[in-house]
Amino acid sequence: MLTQDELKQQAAQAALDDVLPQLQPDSILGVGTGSTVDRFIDLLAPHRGAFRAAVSSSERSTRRMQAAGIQVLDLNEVSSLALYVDGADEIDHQLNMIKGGGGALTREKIVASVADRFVCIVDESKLVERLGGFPLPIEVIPLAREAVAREVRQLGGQPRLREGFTTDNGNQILDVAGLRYGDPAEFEALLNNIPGVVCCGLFAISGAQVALVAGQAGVSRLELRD
Ligand SMILES: O=C(CO)[C@H](O)[C@H](O)COP(=O)(O)O
Repeated sequence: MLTQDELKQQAAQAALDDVLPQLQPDSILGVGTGSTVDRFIDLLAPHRGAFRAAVSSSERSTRRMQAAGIQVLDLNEVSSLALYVDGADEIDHQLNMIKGGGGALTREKIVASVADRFVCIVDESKLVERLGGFPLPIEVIPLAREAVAREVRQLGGQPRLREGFTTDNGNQILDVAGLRYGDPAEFEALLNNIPGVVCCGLFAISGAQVALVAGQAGVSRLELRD
């Protein structure tokens, strides 16, 4: 029986196998955040000569990539990204996701939105029939925290401040339990419209195109067809 850590390693290896043949010497790769992505960065590092640079979604991933000798560019220096690789806290079969367990959701969503293709890497515990078991992270401007919490309660959620945590953007996170999403893309847009919300961890409007799901029987590939 493989452990969750071993499954994360397998998902990371599958991402490398998927991405490497697509990289050119001038390619720039978007890189997410989290323990699964840490493994992907470690596997990617020996191949740093096969692509030009990466764009990072967090200070954490930037530090790890730079320590591994991968050049990291600011997103403002880049006009397009062919690929973005990141993990998720939950993913459904339509490749809608909940992200932000590591608190990097805003930069993740921005970098993902620039990329042509989002490759999501998860162990099988993250694959769900319906999103909502994992509390939804919402990044908020600190002075709007209580105002956003009131709005979220109106939507049926139970918000909880992530104590002692500040995002890379200097904001706070509300982790919201109890939400029912119905149409995830509609719900994402609804949350985005609450003043003071910087970003919510629902990735439906900017969901993944491919998911590599590592399980006891191997890695399965879920892909959206156009
Ligand atoms: O959204 C994220 C960080 O903001 C991560 O992708 C998510 O939390 C999954 O992390 P891990 O690979 O450590 O399970």
